[in-house]
Amino acid sequence: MAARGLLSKLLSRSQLGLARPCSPAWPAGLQQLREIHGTGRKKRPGGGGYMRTGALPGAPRPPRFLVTGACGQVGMELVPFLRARFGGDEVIASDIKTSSREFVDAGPFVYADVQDSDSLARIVLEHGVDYIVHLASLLSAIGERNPQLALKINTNGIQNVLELARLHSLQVFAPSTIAVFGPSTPRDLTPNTTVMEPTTMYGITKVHLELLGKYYARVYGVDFRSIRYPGVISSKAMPGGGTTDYAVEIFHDALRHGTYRCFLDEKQVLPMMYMPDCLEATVNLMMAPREKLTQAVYNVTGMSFTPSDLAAAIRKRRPDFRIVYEPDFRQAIATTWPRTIDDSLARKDWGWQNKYDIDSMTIDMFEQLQGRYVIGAAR
Ligand SMILES: NC(=O)c1ccc[n+]([C@@H]2O[C@H](COP(=O)([O-])OP(=O)(O)OC[C@H]3O[C@@H](n4cnc5c(N)ncnc54)[C@H](O)[C@@H]3O)[C@@H](O)[C@H]2O)c1
Ligand SMILES: C[C@@H](O)[C@H](N)C(=O)O
Repeated sequence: MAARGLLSKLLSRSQLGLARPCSPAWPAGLQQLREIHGTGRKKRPGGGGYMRTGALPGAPRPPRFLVTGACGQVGMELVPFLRARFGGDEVIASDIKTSSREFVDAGPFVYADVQDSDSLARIVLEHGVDYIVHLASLLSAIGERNPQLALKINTNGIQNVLELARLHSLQVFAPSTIAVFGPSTPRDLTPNTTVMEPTTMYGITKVHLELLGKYYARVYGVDFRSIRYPGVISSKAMPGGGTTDYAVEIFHDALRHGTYRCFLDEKQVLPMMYMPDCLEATVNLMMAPREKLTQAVYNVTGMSFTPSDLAAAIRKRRPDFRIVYEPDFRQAIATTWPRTIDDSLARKDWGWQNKYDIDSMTIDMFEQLQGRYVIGAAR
């Protein structure tokens, strides 16, 4: 493997016999992407980028994505979404764990710890990666349980990704979060540019991610883009240890048991977004013409509600649903975050529009999940 890694630094993919089948024509999404970004092989000022794997210089081929942390809540849906849009072979999923055999078998999958820059470099070079979609992270609640680990994974991960982007002229999409805001930030209609003094380790590492991404963009010309996701609600995978997880768990417990024990206060308003909107927003920003973007990092939101609002929306479909409130340490985190978000810049610059509100999201969550549980069986 070592010899092959060295060789890959000296020879092109096709010379090494690693060539993959080239699509005869670019799918529509790829064509658009190519027109916007070119083939991603331009040397950027200050960057390395003297050597690319993939096709020979000048030979057009679809861009290739590496998704880190792909087996998490967002990755489990973003990977198939990108594959449907850009081609199955063009999206390499990676993680340090596997979610399901089905997911791993569905397309290219490699083991990658984002703290290990050498193995990330090997994947980028051997697979001819153009874009890194950097999802790997420890979230707010799990991060407060182990702040040192969150600090290590979150900061090393983005540092390694941005260095690779600098050296190999890669584009980077790395989500940020509403957790970059803290108690000193205006909590209603929080603006895109405002005070960022988070009190969680997760929030601190995401401020680092944003600032470092902007630094690499300014100094090295790296195309770095980010969205501050609010709480993401989805049906395919369980969330990975955040403060907004209740808004997913509640649906599973409503269907399985008809009751839910909520770890946040019933009146705690938080911004949220349904996964289909999250996927659209992510790819729309990744594909937006660079000249239209006035920011590297955008606020985006879909809706804001309390646990009690969500319980009421669920009761429209399950009138017997019951909820009890037992706030724990996550409540203290939630009180430091915005209630509502001003995402007007995303709407203006790249046409962000959410499709789902609390009711349409609730209806769809029930539709997606009810086949999974025999309703009321566990009661
Ligand atoms: N889900 C949300 O509500 C939400 C909200 C705001 C921002 N985000 C951001 O979106 C991204 C994805 O979030 P998610 O909800 O899918 O998180 P998740 O916790 O569900 O998944 C994170 C994934 O990262 C992987 N990972 C952890 N350490 C790793 C390492 N050292 N190397 C490689 N992989 C590692 C985990 O195995 C996991 O599969 C994160 O950057 C997160 O901060 C998520
Ligand atoms: C908001 C977000 O970053 C994540 N869902 C968390 O609660 O940690």
